[in-house]
Amino acid sequence: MNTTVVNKVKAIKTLNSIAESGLKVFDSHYTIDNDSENPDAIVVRSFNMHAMEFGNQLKAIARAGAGVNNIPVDKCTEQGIVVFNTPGANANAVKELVLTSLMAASRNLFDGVSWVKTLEGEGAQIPKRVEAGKKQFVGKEIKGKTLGVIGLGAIGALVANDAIELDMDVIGFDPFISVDIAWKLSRKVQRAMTMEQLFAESDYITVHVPLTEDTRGMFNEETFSLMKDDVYILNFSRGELVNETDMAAVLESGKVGKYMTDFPNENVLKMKNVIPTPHLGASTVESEENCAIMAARQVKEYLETGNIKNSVNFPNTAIPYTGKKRVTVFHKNIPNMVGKITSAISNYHLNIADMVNRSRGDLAYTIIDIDNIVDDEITLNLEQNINQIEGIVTVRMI
Ligand SMILES: NC(=O)c1ccc[n+]([C@@H]2O[C@H](COP(=O)([O-])OP(=O)(O)OC[C@H]3O[C@@H](n4cnc5c(N)ncnc54)[C@H](O)[C@@H]3O)[C@@H](O)[C@H]2O)c1
Ligand SMILES: O=C(O)CC[C@@H](O)C(=O)O
Repeated sequence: MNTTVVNKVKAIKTLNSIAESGLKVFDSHYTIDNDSENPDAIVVRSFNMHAMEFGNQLKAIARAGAGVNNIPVDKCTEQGIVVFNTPGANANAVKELVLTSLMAASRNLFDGVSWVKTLEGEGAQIPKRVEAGKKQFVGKEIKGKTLGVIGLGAIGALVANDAIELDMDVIGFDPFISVDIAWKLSRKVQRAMTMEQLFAESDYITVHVPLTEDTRGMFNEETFSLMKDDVYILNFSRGELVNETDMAAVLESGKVGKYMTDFPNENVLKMKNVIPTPHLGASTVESEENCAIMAARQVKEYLETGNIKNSVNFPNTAIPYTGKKRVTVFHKNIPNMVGKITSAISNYHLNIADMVNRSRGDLAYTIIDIDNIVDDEITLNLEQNINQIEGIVTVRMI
């Protein structure tokens, strides 16, 4: 059971380096306390939170980024902790790195640069050695080649559209594409009806899906066998999308020509023709600021008003905050919960000014604004009464 302490300074804990401009969103009503054992909210990037226990004051976790596989979302849902992410805030940064890698790999840029550096000390011989040696690094142009994009979300759609501008043929696969993205996608992007079709037609494949139990290991011996010989694969999503043993084998045989991954580990670094980057996709000044500001604003809004925007585990729910007493309740999505909550309120002869109820799966969230001045004693009693209703997960009085 969560008990609300009204008007205390709220503690925000960060688990990774978060851009200063984001932390500045938290004004004097907040303290950034990275040693806090029981913060009101956590802001995180890639820190693995699966082994963490959460204090009873924790109300929100904000992922300054897209992927939430480092957060135990189901456990948070059971405990009424809202998990936010920042959709699209780092998409441009990732898109630029994907296209940079695509072109650099096609032109053997990484190997060429490394080789030139070995010539240091050869003095006047260097230009001659360069001209003689460059034939090792002859590349291929991307113009007219087919790029397969798996996952047409914030990143995949940007990559697909810009690859069209680079004169590539683009084929996309996303059975869950959103209407918003479908409107933004170039008409020249062809739709693959199956992933098998995309595998069969692509010279380059880039993957932009979240890591879930459905997508884990989607690149494996069986799917590699459906691809063209010498296909280049770009993985700026998550390492676990790829079966590493199978990838090592197809790189060795030459079935896959190159593998660009943002997720190096010991196995990856042993692979032939791998181009590993140090999880750099979102590492630009602009992207880090976008993500941090968006994450911080969403947390602040939730802590101060109970309104939810961009949560991955609770429904988006918002009504304008008037500053009067607000009751927010997470509860089971079963009949008559709203009736029981509103009758607990009417027992105190309080009038309801506005309310909203949204559900997602087994849980629902209700915000109720009360049209009266409510003193601290009634606030605490009402909170306790609502908490005692069967099926309540958490209650906050704001
Ligand atoms: N390298 C980095 O630094 C970096 C940065 C940002 C995001 N990422 C990774 O990239 C992923 C995608 O980010 P985004 O912002 O584009 O997310 P997004 O949610 O906007 O897009 C994901 C898309 O994948 C689609 N999808 C889901 N399952 C699918 C499947 N089985 N087959 C085809 N499509 C499927 C969804 O419908 C959605 O359109 C993130 O989940 C994260 O893991 C990495
Ligand atoms: O925080 C980062 O640098 C990486 C973020 C990225 O993996 C994401 O999923 O948004």
